[in-house]
Amino acid sequence: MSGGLPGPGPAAVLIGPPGSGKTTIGTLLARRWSVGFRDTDSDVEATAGKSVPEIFVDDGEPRFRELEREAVTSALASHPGVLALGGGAVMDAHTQRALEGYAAGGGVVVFLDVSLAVAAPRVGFNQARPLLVGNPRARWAELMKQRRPTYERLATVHVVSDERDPHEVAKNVAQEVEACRSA
Ligand SMILES: Nc1ncnc2c1ncn2[C@@H]1O[C@H](COP(=O)(O)OP(=O)(O)O)[C@@H](O)[C@H]1O
Ligand SMILES: O=C(O)C1=C[C@@H](OP(=O)(O)O)[C@@H](O)[C@H](O)C1
Ligand SMILES: [Mg+2]
Repeated sequence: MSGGLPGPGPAAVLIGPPGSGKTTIGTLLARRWSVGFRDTDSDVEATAGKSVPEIFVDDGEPRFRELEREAVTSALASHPGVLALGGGAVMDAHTQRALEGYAAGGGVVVFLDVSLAVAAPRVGFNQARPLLVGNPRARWAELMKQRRPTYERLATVHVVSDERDPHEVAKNVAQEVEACRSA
């Protein structure tokens, strides 16, 4: 792979709102670099033995955030490939410090940005994202308003995924990350 880190940390970490394509683009990026892919939502589901919506219903959002914080901490310390976070993970203070440390050590945090008009049909009305249930468009807009400053502050690079083929977005992210590495 070009652009890899010498240490044990991830080759790149993807942050951004639901529907920006963190899981999709992260998978393509990992394939492109021939490295592993991890997604904190999958790690949380594996630990809990149930889906994200089930955790929200059975155990509540605070428990989900606790499991998510542990998943982020563990992956930042040991996963050498591409790491996608859940959209709300960056709002945790411990996760913010961990991402700042990762970036200070040469890691690249990618903010995958997307507009409401493009994200809304992507996340749709499916039940997979419990925070968007009810009025997905309004909830998404509200969450993005709260979170955008944090996404921007933590990001090393910013890539817009609107109206673009996922392979094109993955190629663009790869180029941006590789440029950071060689800078
Ligand atoms: N660049 C893209 N163009 C079209 N559809 C996309 C793109 N990126 C993601 N999608 C689709 O949008 C949905 C949400 O993508 P996902 O990767 O789960 O986003 P996130 O992990 O950021 O919530 C999926 O159905 C995915 O196939
Ligand atoms: O925005 C959020 O708070 C969430 C985003 C989801 O991940 P994606 O951003 O991958 O959809 C998932 O972690 C959970 O439903 C909560
Ligand atoms: Mg995802």
